[in-house]
Amino acid sequence: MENSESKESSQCVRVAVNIRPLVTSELLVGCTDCVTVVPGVPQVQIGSHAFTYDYVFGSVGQPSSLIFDECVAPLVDALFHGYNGTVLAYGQTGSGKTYTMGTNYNGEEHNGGIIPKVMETIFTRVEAMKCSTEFLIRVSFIEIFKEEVFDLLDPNTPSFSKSDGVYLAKPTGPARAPIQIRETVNGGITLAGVTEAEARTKEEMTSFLLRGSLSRATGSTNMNSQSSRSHAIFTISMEQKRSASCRTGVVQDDVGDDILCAKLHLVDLAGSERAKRTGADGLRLREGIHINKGLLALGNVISALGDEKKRKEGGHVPYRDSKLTRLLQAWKHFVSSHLNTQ
Ligand SMILES: Nc1ncnc2c1ncn2[C@@H]1O[C@H](COP(=O)(O)OP(=O)(O)OP(=O)(O)O)[C@@H](O)[C@H]1O
Repeated sequence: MENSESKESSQCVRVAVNIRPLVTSELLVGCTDCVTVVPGVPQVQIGSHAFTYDYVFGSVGQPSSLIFDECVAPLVDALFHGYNGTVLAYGQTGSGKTYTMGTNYNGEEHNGGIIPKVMETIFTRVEAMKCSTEFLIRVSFIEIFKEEVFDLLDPNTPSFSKSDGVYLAKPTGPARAPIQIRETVNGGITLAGVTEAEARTKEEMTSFLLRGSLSRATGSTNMNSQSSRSHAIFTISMEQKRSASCRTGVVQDDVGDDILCAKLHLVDLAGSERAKRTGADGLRLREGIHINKGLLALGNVISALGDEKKRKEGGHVPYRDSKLTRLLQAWKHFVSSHLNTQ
């Protein structure tokens, strides 16, 4: 983000670590905390190794409830000013990525995850600006499962219905058709035929999150009974235009008379895993191999982008090594935030 002169907001990538409390199954087998937060600095210690981040939440760091305010609210604000942004949740399987992002939203319980808060914030602001600005807000929700991209909002996928307060199991219809990643003439990346659903209200957007969450591939491993087996990407696209009927006299400089477009990508990556610890075999093991491969490719791309010397020399960035990194290629100019959970 380069819209501010302050050093902090001019940083393109910021990294936060969120330490979740031990869950019941871990307490029952006698697990204890292994991460220590160093007081007064955003640093954690694991054994003799110290790791420094931009923020540390959870444990005795800042309360986890502040993640949205500190890390994501500035990106939502930037979206209204026409800046693209990305939040990536990365971490070992079972570390709390889905919980933190709110990708497992079930439409019922109160959910303090990042995505529900983003939706709330966007529509509160849209409501306040509606007399001066016209908005077109759309969402897409995809997953990358075993190196194939699937549309979680595909209208041809049977939707889940609720029976006696319980959501029915995932539909077992015909196999889903994967979406193709295409390169445009000017070198951009598009997803051919992906659903971009218009959301006029928070409730409409919530229904898309719910629909996609329920369609996402999950499975049970020794480390997480509800482990996400795919990388999920929820994208909010916003177009703004000054309303012709604006009578308030409030001028929003960023919008002018043109259409201002920006996107916010909210990514819940599948967790990295060790087959020995997850106890995975057969199908689960093959899923785990794909997950680790995609995450390795992501790490290699981030390292290549972070290497200033290589970047200046126009060095090779291995975007083509996985579907995840090919999509990242399309966002490379606007990766603004990177959330890491432990
Ligand atoms: N901050 C938290 N407070 C309390 N419980 C949490 C927190 N974060 C995660 N959990 C619990 O930890 C378990 C694992 O969380 P979650 O499924 O979000 O992990 P994950 O990193 O997405 O795993 P995977 O990569 O396998 O999908 C869940 O039971 C979840 O409810």
